[in-house]
Amino acid sequence: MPCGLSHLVVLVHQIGCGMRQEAMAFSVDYFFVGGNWKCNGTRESVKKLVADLNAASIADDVDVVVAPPFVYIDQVLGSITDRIEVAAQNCWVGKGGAFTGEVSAEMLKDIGLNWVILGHSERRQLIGEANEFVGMKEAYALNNGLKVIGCIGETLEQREAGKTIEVVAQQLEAMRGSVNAKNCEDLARQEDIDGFLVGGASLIGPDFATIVNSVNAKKVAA
Ligand SMILES: O=C[C@H](O)COP(=O)(O)O
Repeated sequence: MPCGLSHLVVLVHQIGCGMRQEAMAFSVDYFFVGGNWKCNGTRESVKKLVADLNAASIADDVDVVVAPPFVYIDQVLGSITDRIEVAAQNCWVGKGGAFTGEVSAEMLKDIGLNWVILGHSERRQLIGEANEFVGMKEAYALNNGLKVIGCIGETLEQREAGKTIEVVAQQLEAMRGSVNAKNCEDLARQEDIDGFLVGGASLIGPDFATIVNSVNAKKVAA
């Protein structure tokens, strides 16, 4: 799905049916893999994961971004290879202030982050983030110098036309569930798949490296 903004990476996800996944869609010749660690990890497990990623061989022409939980971002920034960028999993909709528990875009920039994930399906479903709110977050983050990994679902038009299930089913059929080290090459070869936002498999260094390097399967197929 063309986004028209060089700093906005658009992901597609489905909400409903108890299932969700993100698949990246670009209009340009580009491959990107994001590792969303979600609410997982300890200092020790993060240390091991970063060591595994630092030791991994990563193909040249793929951008890699990992998103640790907030409390481990500084640890990751201080230890991960320059080859891999770091993202936050969320940020506040505007400037900081009396917003207990929130983290502002300015704070992310201040600690050296350039990326943030916004509108993830889990935040839409579990936290109740609405489209407009997510849109305001994205605009604020972009205006404050962050690159945004924006997650979106089916369109309002498709939903109003009663096509949500059809669209979700087609997307699931194309993706066959979460991306992992076993299915990543098949998925990467698909013409309309140009990258992944990886959840569970991003917590296993060698598996994440295999997914990152699935760009090679795409090049062979091209
Ligand atoms: O952020 C990643 C997506 O929610 C997919 O997660 P998963 O790969 O664990 O299914």
